[in-house]
Amino acid sequence: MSPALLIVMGVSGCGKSTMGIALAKALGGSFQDADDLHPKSNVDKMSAGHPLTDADRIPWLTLVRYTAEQLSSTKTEGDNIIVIACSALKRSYRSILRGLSPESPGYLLPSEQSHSFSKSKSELRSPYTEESREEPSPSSDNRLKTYFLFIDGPRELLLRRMVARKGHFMKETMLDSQLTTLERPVLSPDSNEEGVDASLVEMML
Ligand SMILES: Nc1ncnc2c1ncn2[C@@H]1O[C@H](COP(=O)(O)OP(=O)(O)OP(=O)(O)O)[C@@H](O)[C@H]1O
Ligand SMILES: O=C(O)[C@H](O)[C@@H](O)[C@H](O)[C@H](O)CO
Repeated sequence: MSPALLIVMGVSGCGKSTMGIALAKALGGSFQDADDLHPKSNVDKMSAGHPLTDADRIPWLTLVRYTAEQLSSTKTEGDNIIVIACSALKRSYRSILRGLSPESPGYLLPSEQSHSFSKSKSELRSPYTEESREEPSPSSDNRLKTYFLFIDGPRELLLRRMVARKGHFMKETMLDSQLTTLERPVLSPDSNEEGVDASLVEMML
């Protein structure tokens, strides 16, 4: 069986790292925190209280996907899951994390980026239209199947957790920008939803 990638996503302080580590342990997979792949410039910017932009995040997200693919290529039999904790706040970011390139039909042009593309925006068939709100699947030739586990919750609870957490570069003053940037994934009718205030064990059920 080829490996799968599970990305635990959500805003800062929602519990991605805690959940990701626990899941990787329970499933016998490997864990990578996407925070550890940020360039120093991104960490410095967030530490100074400035939200990242698309231009800051896109090379980092590309590295996160690349790292997952590298990890998957070194997987052995019976060791089939890679868990990554990554904010993955926008749909376009999740496309990159699924391994879709800007040339792919599934890629949504990020609103703020100034990258140049070989095709004009109108030539790209984005599935993220009013008619089609489901997120795209990676192309069938993409070996690393990618799934997202979204942890959501009320601002007050997230804020309390960020305030209680000591020694982290991300201060609670950044929470509102995270929530503003967040584009919640569109859930399919058979998805399970569990709140951020559920215990870790409940969330893993
Ligand atoms: N299910 C939970 N119940 C209670 N506390 C939790 C739970 N999950 C995480 N926490 C606590 O909330 C805080 C934030 O958790 P964590 O660092 O895992 O979040 P995160 O989403 O990875 O944050 P960041 O992206 O900012 O690094 C930590 O102090 C953690 O111990
Ligand atoms: O996309 C982002 O803005 C970042 O990934 C942030 O979410 C932080 O890295 C993370 O939450 C650490 O606190």
